[in-house]
Amino acid sequence: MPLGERAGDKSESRYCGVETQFNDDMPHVLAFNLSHGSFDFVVAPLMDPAYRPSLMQKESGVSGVLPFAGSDLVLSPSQWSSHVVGKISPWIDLDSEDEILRVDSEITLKQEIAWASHLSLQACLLPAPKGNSCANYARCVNQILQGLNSMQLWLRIPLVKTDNDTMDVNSSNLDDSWEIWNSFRLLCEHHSQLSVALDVLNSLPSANSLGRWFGESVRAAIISTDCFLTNARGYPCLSKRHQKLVSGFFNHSIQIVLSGEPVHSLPRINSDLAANNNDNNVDGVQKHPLRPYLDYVGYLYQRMDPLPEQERFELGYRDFLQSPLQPLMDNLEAQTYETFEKDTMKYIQYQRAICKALQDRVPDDKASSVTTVLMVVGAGRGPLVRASLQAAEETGRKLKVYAVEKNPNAVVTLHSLVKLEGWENIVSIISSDMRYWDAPEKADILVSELLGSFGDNELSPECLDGAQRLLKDDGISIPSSYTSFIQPVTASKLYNDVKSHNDVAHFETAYVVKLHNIARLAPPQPVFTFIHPNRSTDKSNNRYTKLQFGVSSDTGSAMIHGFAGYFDAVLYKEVHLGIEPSTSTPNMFSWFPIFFPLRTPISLHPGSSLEVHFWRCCRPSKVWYEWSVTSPSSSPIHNTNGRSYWVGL
Ligand SMILES: C[S@@+](CC[C@H](N)C(=O)[O-])C[C@H]1O[C@@H](n2cnc3c(N)ncnc32)[C@H](O)[C@@H]1O
Repeated sequence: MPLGERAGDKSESRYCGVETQFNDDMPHVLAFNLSHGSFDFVVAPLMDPAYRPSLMQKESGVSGVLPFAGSDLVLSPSQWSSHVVGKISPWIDLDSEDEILRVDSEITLKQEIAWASHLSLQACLLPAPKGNSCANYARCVNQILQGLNSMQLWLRIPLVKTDNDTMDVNSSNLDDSWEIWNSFRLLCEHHSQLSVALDVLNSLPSANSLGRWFGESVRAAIISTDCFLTNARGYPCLSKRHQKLVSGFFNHSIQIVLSGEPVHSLPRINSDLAANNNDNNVDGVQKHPLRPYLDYVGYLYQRMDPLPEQERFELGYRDFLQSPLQPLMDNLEAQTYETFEKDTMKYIQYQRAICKALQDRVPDDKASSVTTVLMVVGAGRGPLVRASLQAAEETGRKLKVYAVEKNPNAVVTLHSLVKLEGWENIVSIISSDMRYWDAPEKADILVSELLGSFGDNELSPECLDGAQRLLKDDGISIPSSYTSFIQPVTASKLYNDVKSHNDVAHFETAYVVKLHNIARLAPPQPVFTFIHPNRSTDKSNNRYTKLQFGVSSDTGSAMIHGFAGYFDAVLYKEVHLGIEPSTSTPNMFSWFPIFFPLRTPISLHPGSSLEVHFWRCCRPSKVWYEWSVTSPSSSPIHNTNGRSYWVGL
């Protein structure tokens, strides 16, 4: 049974598992934890913990039947795959100095994974690496990964990061467990079936350091009963920081697993009985010893704010890579226009900007005598024409509008709109590319919306440069400028999706994507700015920018899989529009961010800085970006000559 509903939100559910002891009666394990305990799945050992291959051979002389938890027949295939995560024997230590232990570990790991694959389990939990060195463990797991069915391997990693200046005796010589994960996954070449199960302990690292994990492939968070505090009524509860972390897990679809013995003696829960798992029968009601902990986790889930409608609508787009539009080379389809047109906020901002421009252009005392010539260039199906007419009405200014559109299909809609609305005397429709139209007169105001997620990536600069001759010398362009931004991110899911294509071209392409499971490692920085009209003598739209990013010391080291890209546009004076996170226009959904991947992810240590280069390159037929990193290590230059990704003119 999922953790209930999130404040009336039926669109998502979350599941909660429980870590169990070895028990060769698997039907009982399921009945007890699922039916009576209301957990959704168990993380259960598959093999007797006393088993050691070396002892077996010594004892019997031959290797006999392995001490697995019952035959595959004891549960149905769907029970095995939906309700059991295999817990690999925690004693295994593939990097031990003791060769017998090392060999036993490798044999056992392979036997257990083979058995779990045979059962079609969805995942197995691998024990945490024992020390700071994990090369042999990683080698063995990597071998397994090469031939594995679709099963996920969750590497257990304790959530530990001590400040460098405080030596925590409890954490042995482990300063930052992220380093172990990083080392392990680098050795396994970022294999997409290798992910993390975080062991949440009662003390938590800093918020920045925790944030890194949301860009990693974390599938589960194991919360020990030791993490729980006791509320005034004697029930388990979590500290504010743990609560926030658990909400983060819910938001990032990380499954919760409860683990450990009950540490709260509640009226109806006797912990002695509870430890015995089998017969927790109090007052004739069989109650799972961890039920109060599960109830609390369910309460945290249900207490979360409901997802705003827009977020709910965008759920299916989360971390889904899309190719950016080519609105100049291709003609947009009706459904694309329809999506744009629903974005009320975008048109509200344009209308505000047009109102201000009209008022600046024509003083109140001339409002009834002066007619402003306004051109909407790239009018689509007319929403900016409507916004312009509404602005004229709102400010009492007289307007003459030219709606210029190069997509003949959208022009059909424009004609019927003008007729339907009775705008024939005010609006002229021009079916032409704005760069080549010979206008009968010049415009006071040129309104356009040719912006991509990265601002200039849909060739607004090239189109508006071509249309600038339509504007009077003192005319106004709305937008008057736009700036792109980038920010380094951990985005292991996106990286693996790009990698799955097995070619360089996909790593040299920018994608539009609703970023979700990512960690933003430093604040965004501006990349390229374009100003309209461009009155400078330098008309080139080629650009080059070098940026330096640092990661704060309390974050710890982090992996950079690529760059999130955004834009901010100044429509007119203080009216702006954009998706740069710190200034983004609320409730606007026309643009998801853009993502520029890196062919090889780069680890960044605190104190070192990341040096990034971005180029915008133009030829008569196409525009493209190239990008590279030169510090802390050099990447290749991505997308040389626009060989993999470009926007056609
Ligand atoms: C992003 S859409 C915006 C459409 C509309 N203004 C809106 O807000 O819904 C850009 C529009 O500009 C048109 N467009 C792009 N480049 C153009 C050009 N050079 N000349 C004329 N129209 C162009 C496209 O066909 C498309 O209809």
